[in-house]
Amino acid sequence: MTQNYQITLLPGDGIGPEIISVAVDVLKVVGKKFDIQFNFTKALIGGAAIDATGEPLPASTLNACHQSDSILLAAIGGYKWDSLPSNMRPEAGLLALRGKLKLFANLRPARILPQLIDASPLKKNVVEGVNLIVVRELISGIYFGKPKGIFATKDGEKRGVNTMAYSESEIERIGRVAFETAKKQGHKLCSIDKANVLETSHLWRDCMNKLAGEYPDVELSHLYVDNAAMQLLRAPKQFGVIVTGNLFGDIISDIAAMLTGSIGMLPSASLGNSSLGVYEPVHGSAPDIAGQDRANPLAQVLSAAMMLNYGLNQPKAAEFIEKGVSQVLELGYRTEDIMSANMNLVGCKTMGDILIQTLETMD
Ligand SMILES: NC(=O)c1ccc[n+]([C@@H]2O[C@H](COP(=O)([O-])OP(=O)(O)OC[C@H]3O[C@@H](n4cnc5c(N)ncnc54)[C@H](O)[C@@H]3O)[C@@H](O)[C@H]2O)c1
Ligand SMILES: CC(C)[C@H](C(=O)O)[C@@H](O)C(=O)O
Ligand SMILES: [Mg+2]
Repeated sequence: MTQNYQITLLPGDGIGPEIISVAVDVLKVVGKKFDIQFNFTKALIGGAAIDATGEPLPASTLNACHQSDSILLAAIGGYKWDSLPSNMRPEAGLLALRGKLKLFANLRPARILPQLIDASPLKKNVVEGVNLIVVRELISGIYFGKPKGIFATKDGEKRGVNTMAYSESEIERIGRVAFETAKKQGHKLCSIDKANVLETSHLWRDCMNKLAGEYPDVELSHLYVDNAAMQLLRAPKQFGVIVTGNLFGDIISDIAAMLTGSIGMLPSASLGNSSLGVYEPVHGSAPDIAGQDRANPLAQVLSAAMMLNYGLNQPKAAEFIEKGVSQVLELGYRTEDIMSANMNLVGCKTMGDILIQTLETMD
C-alpha cells in the first residue's frame, strides 16, 4: 500500500533553494522505489519570509508545519538582514520554529565516509573510522534564557545581556535522549560542559551522573568544553555519543563537521516528544557561494535520509539514500568543498543529477 506523507519544505535563504531542490528530487526517486507518496508544500522562513511578510516565521508557515508529517529545512540568514535587531533577524525565525515545536534534541551525526578521507584537513590516521554523534540541547540554555537584550546602564553605557540557564528537567530530557542513543550506538557517552566555571554546567554534570545510574550499560565520561574542542581534533575516535548544551553543541558540531571533510556533509534531526521533527543540514545559508551552483547538496540530502529514518519510519529508504551518496562519491564526483586530487569537480546541480541517475539504477 502506498504510504502518503505531507512534507513542509522550508528552503529559506542563500544556498537553501539550490540544495533543497536536490533533496526533493532525491525523495521523489526514492518514493517511486519504496511506494511512498510525498506531498510537498513550500513555506517561507528567515530572510525570504521577512522580505515577503515582515516576519521571520509567519503564522502561515507555523500552521503548515503543524499540519505536516515532517519538515525539511535548508538554511536561513544572509548579509542583507545582518543589521536587523536580533528578534527580527532570520535566525529568530529558526529559533522560534524550534521553540514552538518544542524540538529540544538535535542529533548531529559526524561519520567520515571512506571516500572522503582525503577531503579532511586532518591526517588519515586521525579521521579514518570517525563515527560520532552530537546530541545538542536545542531550546534552552543561553539561546533562550531571560533576561536578554541590550540595556542602558546608569552611566548611559549600552550593556548586552544573555542568560545561560538550565533546569533539571531540561537537562534530564536531553540526557535521556543521549543515553538512549548511546545504548544503541557503542555504549559510550561523553557529556561536555564547563562545570569548572559555570553553575549551569555544575547542575548539568550532576543530572548526567544521576541518570547514569539508570543506564549501567552506558559508560559516561565528562569533559570541559575547551578540552573537548581540542580532543575532537587530536583524537576524535575516542568519541561515540556526545551530549552538550545549546551553545557548546553549536560550536562542537561545526568542529566535528570538519572531521568528515566538510560542513557540507553534515545532516541533523531536530526532535521533540512527538513524531514531528525538523530535518536540516548543520551548515548555514553560505551567502558567500549562494546562487553560483557551488554548494554541496549532500548534507541536505542526508538530512532527508534522517527524516525518513527518524520521522517517517522508513529506514530502508533512508539507507538507500545513504548508499547512493556513497556510490556517487565512489564514482569520484566532488563539489568544491570536498574536492581532492584526481576527482571530478561538479556543481550542486550536477551532483544532484548524478545522484539521481545513480539511485535510479540501484537495486
Ligand atoms: N541552520 C541554519 O539555517 C543556519 C546554520 C548556520 C548558520 N546560519 C546562518 O547562515 C549565514 C551564514 O553563516 P556562516 O557563514 O557563519 O556559516 P555557513 O555554514 O553558512 O558557511 C560557513 C562556510 O562554509 C561553507 N559552506 C556551508 N555550507 C556549505 C555547503 N553546503 N557546500 C559548500 N560549502 C558550504 C560556506 O561557503 C562558508 O564558507 C548566517 O546568516 C548564519 O546565521 C544558518
Ligand atoms: C543560525 C543559528 C541560529 C543556528 C544555531 O546557532 O543554532 C545554526 O548555527 C545551527 O547550528 O543550526
Ligand atoms: Mg551552527
